[in-house]
Amino acid sequence: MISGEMWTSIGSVLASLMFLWAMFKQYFPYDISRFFQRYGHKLVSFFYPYIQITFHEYSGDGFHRATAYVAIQRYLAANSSGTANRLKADSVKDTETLVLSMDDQEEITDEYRGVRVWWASSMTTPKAQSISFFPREDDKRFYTLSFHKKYRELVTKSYLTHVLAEGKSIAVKNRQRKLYTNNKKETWSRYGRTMWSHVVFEHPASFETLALEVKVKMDIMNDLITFSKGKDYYAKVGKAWKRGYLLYGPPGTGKSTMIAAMANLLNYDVYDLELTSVKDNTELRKLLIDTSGKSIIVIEDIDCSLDLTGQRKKKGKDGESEDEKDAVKKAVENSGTDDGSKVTLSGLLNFIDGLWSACGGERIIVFTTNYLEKLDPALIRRGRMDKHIEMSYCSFEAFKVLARNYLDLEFHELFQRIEELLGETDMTPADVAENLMPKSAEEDGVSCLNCLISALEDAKVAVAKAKEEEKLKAEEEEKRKAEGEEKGKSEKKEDLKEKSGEETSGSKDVKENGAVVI
Ligand SMILES: Nc1ncnc2c1ncn2[C@@H]1O[C@H](COP(=O)(O)OP(=O)(O)OP(=O)(O)O)[C@@H](O)[C@H]1O
Ligand SMILES: [Mg+2]
Repeated sequence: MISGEMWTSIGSVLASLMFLWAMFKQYFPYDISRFFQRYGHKLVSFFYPYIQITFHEYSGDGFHRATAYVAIQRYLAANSSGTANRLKADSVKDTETLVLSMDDQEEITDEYRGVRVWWASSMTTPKAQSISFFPREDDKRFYTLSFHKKYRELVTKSYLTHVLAEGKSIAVKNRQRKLYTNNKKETWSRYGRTMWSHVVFEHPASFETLALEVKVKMDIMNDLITFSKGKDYYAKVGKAWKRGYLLYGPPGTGKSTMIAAMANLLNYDVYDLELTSVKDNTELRKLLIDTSGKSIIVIEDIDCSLDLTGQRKKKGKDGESEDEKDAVKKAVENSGTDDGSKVTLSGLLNFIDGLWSACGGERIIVFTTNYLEKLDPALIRRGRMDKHIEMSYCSFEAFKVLARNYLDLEFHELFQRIEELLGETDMTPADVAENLMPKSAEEDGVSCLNCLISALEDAKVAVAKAKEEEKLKAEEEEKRKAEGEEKGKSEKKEDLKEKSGEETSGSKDVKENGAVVI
């Protein structure tokens, strides 16, 4: 049985003969050269039942690296480093990690659905190395894929799609993620600055370390993963590929941490949009267009960023409908007027679900707020903000996650007391985490748990005291009210008495008058 490698060698010999023939055929009479031309190819394909596809590094224009070549390179780097003998080490831009890939003139085999294929990386160097005023022609690299012709259909239709998709997803995984923040418009073109400045995004938060009920966590993770894989679904139902999340809850409950965990889970960039430094709706739209796909656009503390609610309420008071459409219409009209803060509710709504938001791949938009009730219903209705997530005070389940993270403790007898206390008082995960952090080298897990218990007890006492004070205040208020009412009643009585006195004298008059009249 002749192996694939041997077939490749036979093919290479025949291909070389064909090459020689192509060079010297002009020295032969026309009829002979036509004969060899015709039967030479047949002979090669008879002895060499393999097909070869070549992928060049540079596209036709010679300037751009071909996307297929780059994807194949990534795929082979991931699949070849274990099998190829000669490897090439490259450092990826912006990172310190080395990526190993097969070296030039190296060959590896790959298997797909039981079919074997061969990849070879080759390079042609320019023939003349003479000194010239013109730039020297660069080395040309290419990959050659060889496979048996009976698998033509499988390889061209399925295997190559698989290689390109894999290569792309490896690129996404390896890329350095960024955290962007918007610049003020005045600086956009100065010093070569763009609309967004970025730093490397390296937040360590993950869903594993996030203190949250497991059920809620799983639900959010499933939602995010379904979204990120939903390209075809969104196309099928005719919806723009984006999803809105509203995270609400008191300070220190992990809203920002959750955003970082989301970005880490999906491998997305984060655009932290500071609305107060955006001048108007047009600027807002420009910023949106300048974001890339696979990103999370975050507007933190949305209630503080804009007085969106105020605008609406004012209009409502003026007697206009508070209906969502009306609000949008009014805001559109307002957006033309020059009234200081010019990012309007309509601008923001358009930003979220306007046509532009669908440009360039999947996007997640996250709003955070401490006060859900302060937000305009138009802003948070389903479809715009698809998922509302309440980040609340630390539950016992959330505490267990923190104890595992901070103290490596799965269980301790003090947990029971902590469970009781957490049921009786509200403490944010940020405060619980702070108490679980050892303050000195001597402090161990148990002393941290005791520290948390005493903080919880203090909080319980403080809450009870506050409640007592509130109760006293309410009672005083009630008393004052009752006294006021009593006073009011007696004053009323006096008034009535006076009035009735006047009335009796009045009716007398009338009578008298009447009598006079009569
Ligand atoms: N649910 C949580 N899980 C793990 N750590 C948390 C959680 N909540 C808070 N923390 C810790 O507390 C710190 C503050 O949390 P974070 O900034 O996420 O709160 P926030 O809800 O965004 O607050 P704010 O409303 O003030 O912006 C974080 O650095 C994190 O270490
Ligand atoms: Mg925050």
